[in-house]
Amino acid sequence: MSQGPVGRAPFRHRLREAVAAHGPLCVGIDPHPGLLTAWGLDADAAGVERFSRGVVEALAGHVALLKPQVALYEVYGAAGLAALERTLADAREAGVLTVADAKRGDIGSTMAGYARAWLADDAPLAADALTLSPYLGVGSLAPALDLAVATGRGVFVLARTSNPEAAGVQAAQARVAGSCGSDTPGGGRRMREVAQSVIDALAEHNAAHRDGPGDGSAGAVVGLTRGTTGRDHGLDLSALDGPVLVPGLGAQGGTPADVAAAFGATDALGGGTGPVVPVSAREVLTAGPDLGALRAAVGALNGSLTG
Ligand SMILES: O=c1ccn([C@@H]2O[C@H](COP(=O)(O)O)[C@@H](O)[C@H]2O)c(=O)[nH]1
Repeated sequence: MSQGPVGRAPFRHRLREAVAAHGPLCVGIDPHPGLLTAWGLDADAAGVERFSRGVVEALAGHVALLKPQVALYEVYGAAGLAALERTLADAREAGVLTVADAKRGDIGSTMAGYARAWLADDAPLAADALTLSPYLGVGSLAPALDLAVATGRGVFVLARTSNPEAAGVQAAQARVAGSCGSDTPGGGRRMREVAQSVIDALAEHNAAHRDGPGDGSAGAVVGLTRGTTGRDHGLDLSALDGPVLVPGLGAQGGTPADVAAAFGATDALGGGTGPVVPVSAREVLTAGPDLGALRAAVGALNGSLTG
């Protein structure tokens, strides 16, 4: 595996290796109050910390990717963020990859702050990857995309989310410029779904960094459960050449069969796109608080995603 300038292989390469070792599942660390209670913990920052660090302890070496949901730590203010900081540090030390699900997106100058907060080597909250919202334009995310390239990290940009309300914006047809605002065939203005225009902009970014330290650093979020006509996401992902995060498994109704129907084999979308990493949080976390039981549930779910 090639090393980037910071002595770290590109995030997509590290994710591929982790998926090959443990299976494609990403476990969401979502410390909802009901789950904390079910685990015999108080719904406070201390409970969130015990829950989250327990998940890391149970699953490090058994899962490819962990995805803490930042909102559920922010609920408890500074103490919640301190719990998240320690959870990310545990994961780093245990060698399990993380994606901070913060869904950040702002004008470029502010975006630089968000990028440093989550993707800089010396950031207290540094994760291996970060989720981003492109509502201010994919181009506004450049500080995070650039820092991910520079530090061997990754981003997952919301393209087609799993919630039913998403279609109004994401499925709208728009004449959208490419990430460079050009009228060229690569980034040209043509009618396409907003979600597809996000994918196309990420593909452009990945093409510019192919085989370099930022190889495949721009990933997409393509949810599993949106729509009423089956699970087909309807997007052309073949040129993305980056990883795909697929939330919606379990509590939102998605099944391993839906993953297979929508994405085929989880690393076979053509053009190098992948790996495809389905996410389950609430459902799989109900297997705790027994850490062995949680590990077994994750193993079984990984088995049904690959079997
Ligand atoms: O389109 C999206 C983007 C992100 N999410 C997040 O994933 C988890 C899913 O949790 P479950 O308990 O498995 O439903 C959660 O943190 C969401 O904010 C998503 O669901 N859909």
